[in-house]
Amino acid sequence: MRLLALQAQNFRNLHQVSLAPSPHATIAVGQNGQGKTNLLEALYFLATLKPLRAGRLAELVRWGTKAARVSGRFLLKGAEREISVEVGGGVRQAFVDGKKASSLEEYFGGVAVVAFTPDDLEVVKGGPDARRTFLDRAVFNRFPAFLKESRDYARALKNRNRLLRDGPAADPAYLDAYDATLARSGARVYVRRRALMAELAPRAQATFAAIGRTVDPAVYGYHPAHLAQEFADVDEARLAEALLEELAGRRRRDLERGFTSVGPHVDDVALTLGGRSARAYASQGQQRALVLGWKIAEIENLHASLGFLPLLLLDDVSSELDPERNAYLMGYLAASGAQVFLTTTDASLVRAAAAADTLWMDVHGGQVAPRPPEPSAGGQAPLPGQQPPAPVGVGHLLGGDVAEDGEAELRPENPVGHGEEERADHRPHRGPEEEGTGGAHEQHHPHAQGGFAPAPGLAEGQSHGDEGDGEEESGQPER
Ligand SMILES: Nc1ncnc2c1ncn2[C@@H]1O[C@H](COP(=O)(O)OP(=O)(O)OP(=O)(O)O)[C@@H](O)[C@H]1O
Repeated sequence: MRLLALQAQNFRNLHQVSLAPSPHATIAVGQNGQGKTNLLEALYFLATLKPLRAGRLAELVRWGTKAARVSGRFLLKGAEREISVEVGGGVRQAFVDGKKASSLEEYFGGVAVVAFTPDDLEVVKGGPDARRTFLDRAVFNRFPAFLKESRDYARALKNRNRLLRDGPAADPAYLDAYDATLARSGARVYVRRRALMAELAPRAQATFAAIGRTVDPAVYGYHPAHLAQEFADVDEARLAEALLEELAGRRRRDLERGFTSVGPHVDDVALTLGGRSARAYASQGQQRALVLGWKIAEIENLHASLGFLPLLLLDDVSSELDPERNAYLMGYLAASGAQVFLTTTDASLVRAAAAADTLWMDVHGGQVAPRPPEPSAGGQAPLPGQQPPAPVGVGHLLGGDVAEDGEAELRPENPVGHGEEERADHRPHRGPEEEGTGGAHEQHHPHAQGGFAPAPGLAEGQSHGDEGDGEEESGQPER
């Protein structure tokens, strides 16, 4: 998968942006508040139909205008296709090759993206809510059906809580029925999270060992809250029974309080260092290393399961990491061959991820313009256990084709071939049957399995209430 071209119109403060990204690193440099994150958000929104930050779709539309539009031309399994999304009047509409998309499968068709933001770096010391969201984004990326499954759970939870608020007047027969639905859907959420953690935790722990600067091993764990340890490994049906029993046992208390006190919506990700709570005892640097380990593990895990690297979006993460860990991350990106978008206020922090084919851009006041490349990083010491960063070259000046309307079409001067094809030589090839032909990733994409009414077109917004405007119900994971 590779993004060949990106266009955004009236998206937040971006009036008109048109660029041809590098097959590898594309770097946006600018002062605070200029529109760098908006650029990444446009791309994230295009690739997921979910806002990266916004609570409401209307926030995405440039002030004083009626609609925002983002479109991208992708190379997917050897074929080019263009997807676009428009937001206006609180409604979003999705298009494939200029026509309204008839389904999510058709729209996504193999696009995968992983975003990494400074908010992620705060997740260890944040509350369980933030960690659940963080975990569930990774679960969605890995198991697309989770989008629908988690919404089923959120709906069941909302229904039960509504009934609980009736207190003693609540009909026990209805509560029995809601408990059964909640237990079933809760067990599904739990097993999805557990499966993701089983894949991801060993990778994250190994990465942390290389960057943690401590002999204490990190452990990334997940266990259903309020259930005995013995339920950690039982099958889904048994887990549903255990949840049902727990719900019954807590019913009186839940009725008094008016909310459900057990289930995946109260679970947490347990992060420990040397057996102690990372939240309570790890240094800030160690906490960030735990998150970095997770993110790299997530990318690697998707690579292994999809057969190709997802598109990576890193929003000014470098300024939040210490120099050595930043060097590790930049070295990883350069060596991975991934197509990555980076934003930064300080170009020197990310130059180790750059190469001759890097597209450098200046972002100022919502305008995006070509920027001379940074000189080669050189001499950045890798951490012990770190793979050496890929060789970095001196970038070339951009070719900035100024279109008739005065907007620059940005592209790297010497794009180097097609990232996917090149990378195929350097990594284990999974074979066409694993990479999928016309559907493997469609089945994989989080949005590919429900939640949207496809007709007319792929419109969504006010009419879909809880999920159309980017606001999520409590307990409902979001990407
Ligand atoms: N809907 C909108 N219409 C117009 N401008 C908007 C809209 N939403 C946000 N902005 C503006 O976008 C700017 C913020 O852009 P962005 O978040 O991309 O900054 P940034 O360059 O990433 O900065 P930082 O480095 O501080 O994160 C602010 O000036 C804000 O007022």
